[in-house]
Amino acid sequence: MNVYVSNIVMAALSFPLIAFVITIPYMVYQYRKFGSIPWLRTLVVYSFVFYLLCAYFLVLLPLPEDRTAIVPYAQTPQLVPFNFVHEFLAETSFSPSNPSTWLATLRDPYVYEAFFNVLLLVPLGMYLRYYFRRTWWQTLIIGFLVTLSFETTQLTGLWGLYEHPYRLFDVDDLMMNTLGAMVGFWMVGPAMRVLPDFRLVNEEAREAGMRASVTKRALSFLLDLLIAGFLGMLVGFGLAAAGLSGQETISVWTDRAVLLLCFVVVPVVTHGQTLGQKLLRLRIVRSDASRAHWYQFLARYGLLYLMIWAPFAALSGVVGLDPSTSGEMGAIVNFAAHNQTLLVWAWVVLMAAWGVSLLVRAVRSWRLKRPFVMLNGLISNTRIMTVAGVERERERRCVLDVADVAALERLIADDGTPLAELMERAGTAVADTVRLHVPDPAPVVVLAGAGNNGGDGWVAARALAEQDYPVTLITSDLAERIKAEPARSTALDVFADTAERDLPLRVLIAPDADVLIDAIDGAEAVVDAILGTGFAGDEVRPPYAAWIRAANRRRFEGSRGKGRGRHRKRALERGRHERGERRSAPMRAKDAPFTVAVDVPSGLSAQTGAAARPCLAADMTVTMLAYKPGLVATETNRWTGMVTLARLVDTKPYLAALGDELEDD
Ligand SMILES: NC(=O)C1=CN([C@@H]2O[C@H](COP(=O)(O)OP(=O)(O)OC[C@H]3O[C@@H](n4cnc5c(N)ncnc54)[C@H](OP(=O)(O)O)[C@@H]3O)[C@@H](O)[C@H]2O)[C@@H](O)CC1
Ligand SMILES: [K+]
Repeated sequence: MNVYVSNIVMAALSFPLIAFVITIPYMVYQYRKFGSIPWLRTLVVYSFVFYLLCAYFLVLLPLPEDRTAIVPYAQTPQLVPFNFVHEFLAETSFSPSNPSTWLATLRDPYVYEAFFNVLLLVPLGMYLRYYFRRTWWQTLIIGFLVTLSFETTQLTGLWGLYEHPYRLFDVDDLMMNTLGAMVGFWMVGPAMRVLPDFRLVNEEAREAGMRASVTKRALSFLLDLLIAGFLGMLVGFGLAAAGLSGQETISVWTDRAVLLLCFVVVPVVTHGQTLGQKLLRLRIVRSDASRAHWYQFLARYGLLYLMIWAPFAALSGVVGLDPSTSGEMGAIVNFAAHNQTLLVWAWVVLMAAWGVSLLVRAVRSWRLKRPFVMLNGLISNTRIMTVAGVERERERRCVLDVADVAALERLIADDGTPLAELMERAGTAVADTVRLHVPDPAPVVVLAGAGNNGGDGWVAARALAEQDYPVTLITSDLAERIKAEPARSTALDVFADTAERDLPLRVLIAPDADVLIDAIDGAEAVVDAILGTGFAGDEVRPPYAAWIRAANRRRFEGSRGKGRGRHRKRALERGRHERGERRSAPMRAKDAPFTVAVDVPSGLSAQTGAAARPCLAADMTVTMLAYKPGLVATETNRWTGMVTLARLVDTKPYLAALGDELEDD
């Protein structure tokens, strides 16, 4: 028993070292893959590393005294399955019919060793299922391979480090360990219903990763300093080889050249990325996310260099250091040494001003939830953004009027990609968004209007049903009575497909209020494909108004079955959120379904951003081809939620053509 404890203590003692070594690579990997690092993931990953460390120490320690030691019992592998049961029965007085022998059994080495062998891989099975999302048979194989690696390490005396096996290779261990992995797999199953789903955690991390957080920027800077330091060292060796190592001025200037290379030349070549930033997918851009010029990189990092070194150099002058000892900033130090009182004051004032500006910028970034801006960034008019963030910012700047989107659509169709194909891609993009947020098949309601926006809804419904999501599509009319094309042919196609392939998709035509509310109540996701860019007016006509009200009610007040309290009744009476009369956005109910709007939330004017009565409130809007003016106004995000763009095609060439066309007009 003591051996187990001391091995775990050993693991605990060596863990900080391992954690220290893996932290930077871990952070780089996470930032590259997800863009941000949720604490939950760090907790899981580091606890997993700690567990592996414990497991290996338990299996491999203690080591024999010396390389040639022969441990007698370990020399012949034990290959008889269930040998421990026979041995146990032979050696103890255990009798199933005699309860007084049961307690002693628990203290029997055969029993508790078997128990510990099972226990050893229980956490592995849990991690494999919960975090690594392995199936039972994958867990079985991995569990077996891990235990095989334990046993072979023992059999080969740490892969030849010791001349003889120092622990017994035992098939029973293989079986008990593997069983442990499976026990862990089954045990974690029920817990997974309450544990956070890592697919959603990843999705949130990706979203948060759009921002260039202070930690991410600091890490990229640290990486750059490490790279510069390494290059500086190489140059130092070169200088030494050339017999120039003793010369102070040369080394000062080569150091500066290395910094210039890393922080100015490299960004010029890569259009705004130092090597550290490239690694973490960051980019230096102008404050409007456009490409920065070479002199801005120079200003940004030149200022930083001065901001780091000048105060120290000046201070050392002020406090009367000998200018000749302070090396590279000698001139400043010299000047400072001769104008002490003046400089003390100038220094204090500057530092105070800098401190105040730092505070102001920190408070501003905290209150406005904007990234912190460094002083050198402010002066050089540059900032660091994530590559994805730059992309999104640029997309958001390319806003097309609704009429231009229609023109763009025609250009694309003339070029050989028909509207039906665009609709197919649009609907698939919406279905993908739903699947990202509701990863396991769960009931989905698609509200489909009679225009082409509804057509996108039909495609999304089929795509989800193909992935086993039980879908209820709500439509105001029979598919054949839809007037808009290609919505009509698409809907007919989906309808036929559903019957033919027996997809889990049911279509409700103009359902009454109760049926509608029941369907929405049971949904984990709602797709709003009622009205898109073709919507006009400040009032939504029936039946769509009722659909929007039902979706909003579910979103803000939970399902009908829940919370029938006084509070809820009052909220229903007021119903103000539906009429858009509330000043602040109402709270989303905890159990609200994930609501995604196709192209634009129904009731919101894509052109002006004005919300009609009622207007659907979505968690996310997937807009097609380009952002529309109504989606980028900040006041509209209470209806749109987060907006993402589904490009559908590479629009660049068409946008250029469209630009020419617009200019001609
Ligand atoms: N751009 C692209 O590349 C692509 C565009 N695609 C998709 O097409 C969508 C545009 O389709 P669209 O032009 O058919 O219009 P849409 O939004 O379905 O609305 C028309 C319906 O709204 C109704 N309606 C109007 N006002 C109303 C009111 N006040 N109250 C009630 N109803 C009202 C109107 O009824 P009506 O006036 O005819 O009685 C008609 O039935 C676009 O948003 C995108 O999702 C993708 O498929 C492919 C790529
Ligand atoms: K919509």
